[in-house]
Amino acid sequence: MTPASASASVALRGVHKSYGRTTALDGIELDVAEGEFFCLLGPSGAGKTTTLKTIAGLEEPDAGTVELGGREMTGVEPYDRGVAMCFESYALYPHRSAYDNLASPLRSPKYRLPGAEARTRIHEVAELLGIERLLERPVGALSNGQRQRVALGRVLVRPARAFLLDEPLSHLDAKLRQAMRAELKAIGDVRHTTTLYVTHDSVEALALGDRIGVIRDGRITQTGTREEIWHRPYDTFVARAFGRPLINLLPGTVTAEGHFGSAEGGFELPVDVPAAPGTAVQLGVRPRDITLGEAVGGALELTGTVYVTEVLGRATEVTVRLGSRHLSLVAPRAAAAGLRVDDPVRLSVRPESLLLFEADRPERPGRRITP
Ligand SMILES: Nc1ncnc2c1ncn2[C@@H]1O[C@H](COP(=O)(O)OP(=O)(O)OP(=O)(O)O)[C@@H](O)[C@H]1O
Repeated sequence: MTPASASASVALRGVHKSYGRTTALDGIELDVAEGEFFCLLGPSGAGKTTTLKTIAGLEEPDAGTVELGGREMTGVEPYDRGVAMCFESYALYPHRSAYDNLASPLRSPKYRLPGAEARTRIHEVAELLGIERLLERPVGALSNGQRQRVALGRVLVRPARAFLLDEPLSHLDAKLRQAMRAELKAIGDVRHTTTLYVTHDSVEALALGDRIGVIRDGRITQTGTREEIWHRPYDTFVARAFGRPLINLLPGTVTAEGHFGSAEGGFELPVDVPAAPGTAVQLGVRPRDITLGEAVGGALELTGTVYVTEVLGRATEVTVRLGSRHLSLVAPRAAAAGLRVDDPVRLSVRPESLLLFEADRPERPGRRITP
């Protein structure tokens, strides 16, 4: 497809938005570079949709500013902002055909295209989304997943300076979702249009985002590449947001030697914790960073007993009991094949894959304290 409109950077500065007593956005700071594919990840109610609506001009911030292409958007009507937004609730015309729904944005005075060009564009987008066969059907007669693709097509068909996509794949089955993910990524790469993509699915965010922003309670906790977010999570909330099985987080205290000690787990690890002895901390280690067997070549060793095993396709998740704590690891199926409940096991972990965090507080997840 041809890039029909110059792509624009998107910036939010200190954006606040409340609905009555609910704070939806609590000082959002965001910079999305021109042409970037940026994923905004967060749980339900975190403020993702409100962020997109504010950029589109469908919501007015109570404070703060939105910039598109370096220009402040206060007072600029949604129609004049040049962004295309796809809602989770589709906003389609149910009695009209899928083709008509795709064509309608190209009939508006601003985006009107000559007939032949419009037809080519619609067919290109329909092919990309795998809905060519459905073009003559009324949208009301399509499945949720098919409707969702039409809605996405309606956004992609028209030239835009930025695409704002709100969970555009949420109604598709797993296989189609995966295929569409690859297509979407290709669209971004080909067209180089700035894309802000909202999801609560961390796998999707890792697969798609050039960069990812993690949002919680109306604030962006961390922005970074997938490597930064994975290896250097800002806090335990970000650490928990990525990776299945979940990261292990073991509470403990800093020992007199400055190491990590877990009274409940009945072990100490000779890693230097940058906090005073006696401080409550948490040790984070991802299940795939722990291996079964004795530690060699500078790795650290833990011993425990098998609590439960669960086959995950080609791998097995093994939950190991350490004192009164549990630790989960993912091992190749063959390595875990002979394990029975209560078998003693040795675990090995490389010191560089350990993360240390402050203890969680009721209102604030513990921040990372390792560099
Ligand atoms: N029009 C509105 N009136 C009142 N409260 C609203 C309105 N829109 C959003 N909110 C509230 O603002 C907060 C943020 O909502 P938002 O829809 O942005 O979250 P989200 O991260 O997109 O969630 P989800 O993933 O469930 O769509 C929520 O507490 C929500 O209930």
